[in-house]
Amino acid sequence: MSRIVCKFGGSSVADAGQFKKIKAIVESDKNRKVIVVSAPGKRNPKETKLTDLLYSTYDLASKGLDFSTPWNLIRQRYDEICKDLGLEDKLTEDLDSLEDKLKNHPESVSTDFLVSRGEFLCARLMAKYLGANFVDSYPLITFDDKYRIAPKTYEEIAKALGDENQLYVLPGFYGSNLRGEVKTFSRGGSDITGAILANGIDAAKYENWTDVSGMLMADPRIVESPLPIEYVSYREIRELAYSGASVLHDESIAPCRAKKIPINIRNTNRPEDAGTIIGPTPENAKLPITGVAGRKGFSMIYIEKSMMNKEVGFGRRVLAVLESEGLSYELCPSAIDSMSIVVDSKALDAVQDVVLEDITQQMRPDRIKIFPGIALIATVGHGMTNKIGVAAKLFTALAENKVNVRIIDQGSSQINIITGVDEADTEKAIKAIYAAFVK
Ligand SMILES: Nc1ncnc2c1ncn2[C@@H]1O[C@H](COP(=O)(O)OP(=O)(O)O)[C@@H](O)[C@H]1O
Ligand SMILES: N[C@@H](CC(=O)OP(=O)(O)O)C(=O)O
Repeated sequence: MSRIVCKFGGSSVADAGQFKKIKAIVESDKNRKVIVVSAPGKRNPKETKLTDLLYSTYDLASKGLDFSTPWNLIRQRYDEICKDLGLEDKLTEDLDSLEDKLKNHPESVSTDFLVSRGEFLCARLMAKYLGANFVDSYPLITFDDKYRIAPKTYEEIAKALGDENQLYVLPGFYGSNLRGEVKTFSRGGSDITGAILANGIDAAKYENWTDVSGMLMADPRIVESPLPIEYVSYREIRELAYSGASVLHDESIAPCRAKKIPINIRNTNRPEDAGTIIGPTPENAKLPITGVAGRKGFSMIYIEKSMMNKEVGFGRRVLAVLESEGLSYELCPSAIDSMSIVVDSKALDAVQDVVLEDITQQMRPDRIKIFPGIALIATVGHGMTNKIGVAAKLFTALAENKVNVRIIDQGSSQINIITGVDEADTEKAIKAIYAAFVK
């Protein structure tokens, strides 16, 4: 129960200098025994993440096009890391064989397999550099056909990482499906790998090392110098992470929460900073809001029908249409004669015509329309519970900044107010809400 799982994100493994910082961090606490790494990220804002280069390579190779531009950048990046650290590795052999397959048998390489090599190679180098055991995540983390983690995953992890005295390095971001193929998580998924490993070994703590000193009250790319968050609950962080606070993947909360494992977000470039602790619901919250985040890429299906509220099963039947097309929904605010369903725009695009036709035929609405280009802004905090005037303050701030509110949703838990706004107003809305609550 004393072991710590440390996940180092793309920014923390971007070059040899970052590898050295990781070594110092790992060696400074003997409990840091399980290390998860992402693929090298950007060294500067203009650079492309290695994972994105791998996606571009796949895209070109699968169409039989020349993929040398992104591929050579990938090779260069690994070569530089090896050279700068003086590491001997069979990296060139592996990359040559992959290149050969992409050129001559591209159909034998899946997207997920190719993209997973970013993490795989990085973890192998890191293991060598730290003098640790490399353990592949492929046989440990298994997804079922519904993209859920198969229960045997946790037993496999406990077995494979059973020796408490050993130092292990594993690649993040992927595992395998029931057919034995490599399967990746969604983007940013190395955070989830770390959380699953923490659960599997009953870790004392899950440290998530990145390039900011913890969670901030708003995205620092939108609000200038937002205040840091010292403590945030599992529930709050899940809402914030889901809504765009990209520092931690929202699916990485549940595995830690299930065993009450605290998550600590830390800065690889400033290891002396305490960062943010994520844990159970606090007794008292200092500020009414803990944070604000926003996410673009949603569409609203708006349905209007007179006397809708008297039609038993209306909502269920509409949602059944979405279910039959495999479309999940985010929010479903409704009134007596109308309902709106907010869905992911990309997921809707693929099935939009069928969904519109089926709802029209089955429900005979007076009006049905899709409004694309919606952003959801989440204002989150236990401090809002039972506090009078929070909503008034929030909507006044939006009105004063001329942000048109398209959707309002406050969950019964009262820890989250979601507003739907036009995508173009996302940054304005976040700045306005932050300024209203943090003086
Ligand atoms: N509320 C927030 N607090 C801190 N960082 C945030 C927040 N919202 C967005 N970010 C962004 O998340 C980035 C860290 O996440 P990410 O780029 O995935 O890091 P890593 O490469 O370490 O996985 C930060 O550099 C910051 O720009
Ligand atoms: N490399 C993957 C997985 C990941 O978690 O990366 P990062 O830790 O850099 O967010 C991605 O870019 O999605």
